Amino acid sequence: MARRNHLKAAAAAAASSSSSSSSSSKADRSSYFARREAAKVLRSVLKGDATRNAKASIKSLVYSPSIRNKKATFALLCQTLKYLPIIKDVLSTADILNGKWKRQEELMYIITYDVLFGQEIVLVGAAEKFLLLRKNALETALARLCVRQKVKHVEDLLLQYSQTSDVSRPRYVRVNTLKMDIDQASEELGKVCKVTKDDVVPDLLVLPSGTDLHDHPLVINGDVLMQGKASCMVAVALGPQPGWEVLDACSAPGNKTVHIAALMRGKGRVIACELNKDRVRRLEDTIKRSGASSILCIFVILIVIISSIVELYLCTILLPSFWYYKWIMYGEC
Ligand SMILES: C[S@@+](CC[C@H](N)C(=O)[O-])C[C@H]1O[C@@H](n2cnc3c(N)ncnc32)[C@H](O)[C@@H]1O
Repeated sequence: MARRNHLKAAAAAAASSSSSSSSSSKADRSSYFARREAAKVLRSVLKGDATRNAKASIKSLVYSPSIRNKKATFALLCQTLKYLPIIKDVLSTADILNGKWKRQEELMYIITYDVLFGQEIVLVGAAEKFLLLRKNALETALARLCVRQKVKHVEDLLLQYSQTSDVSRPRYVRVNTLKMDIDQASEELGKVCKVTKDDVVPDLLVLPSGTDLHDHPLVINGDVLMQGKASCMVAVALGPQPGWEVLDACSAPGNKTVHIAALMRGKGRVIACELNKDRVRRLEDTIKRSGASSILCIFVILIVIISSIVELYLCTILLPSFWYYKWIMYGEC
């Protein structure tokens, strides 16, 4: 959900400008500085990690007086940290960093995040120019990584990295209780590995570290989902009851959306919004495989707001009429 937060925060800084060109150059400048500020904090974070002597939390580093654009810097930093193992592998596979840029590796990590997963960046700054000119090499390296790890989507790659970064970490699968009960799933998966029930999330099964279930029929059919424990805790913490109406504002790929629908035992309604057209397809696929029939999937068309006056006008009068919505009905509804 926070993937484009830094863009929004940067754009917000420029929103008061009256002309669209000065607005965009202000946003570009704001993003430029946010990237440098995030790199500075990232350096302290990584140094603290390496020496196991962290001086301060990420939040207190970002909220120190020396950081001007705190919101954008924090969002960008969190996203870069999330993708960091992938970014490091991509940069090493692409082998594009020479001595000069290696010395600024934190900035390289931040810009690589933006180039591959974040906002469109313009040619501001020598480091941005250097990486943008090598965008193809970065994308090729990322595609190779996906092939090597036998995954199709970056989210799956992320999941794999998060599960393999610590060899002692178990793997998790959430049982889709709309299609299968927990004991049944446990018995079925018990044929390929040791399975225990999680003590916090009731529909979560814990598997040994390194278990690969990507091609398992239960995963392919949507009977179980490869979903991390932290992600599963969100819906459990919400505790939705059958008959509730729940709004999932940023849904794709939809793991939490279908988890909520399952906790509501398919009764009530989950309204799932997503603004990225390609990710809407992913969301629809997750919903279809889950067998949930009570999810309303809304594709929010992104409107580029040119000035604050137009923004106000669009938000209050036009925006609702730009929503394209459709019921996703699989099975009975
Ligand atoms: C981190 S993902 C959400 C993951 C999801 N909740 C899950 O558990 O599977 C964030 C998603 O929110 C979408 N998004 C960001 N801003 C949005 C907005 N204003 N309206 C709708 N969707 C948005 C992004 O396109 C992205 O697909």
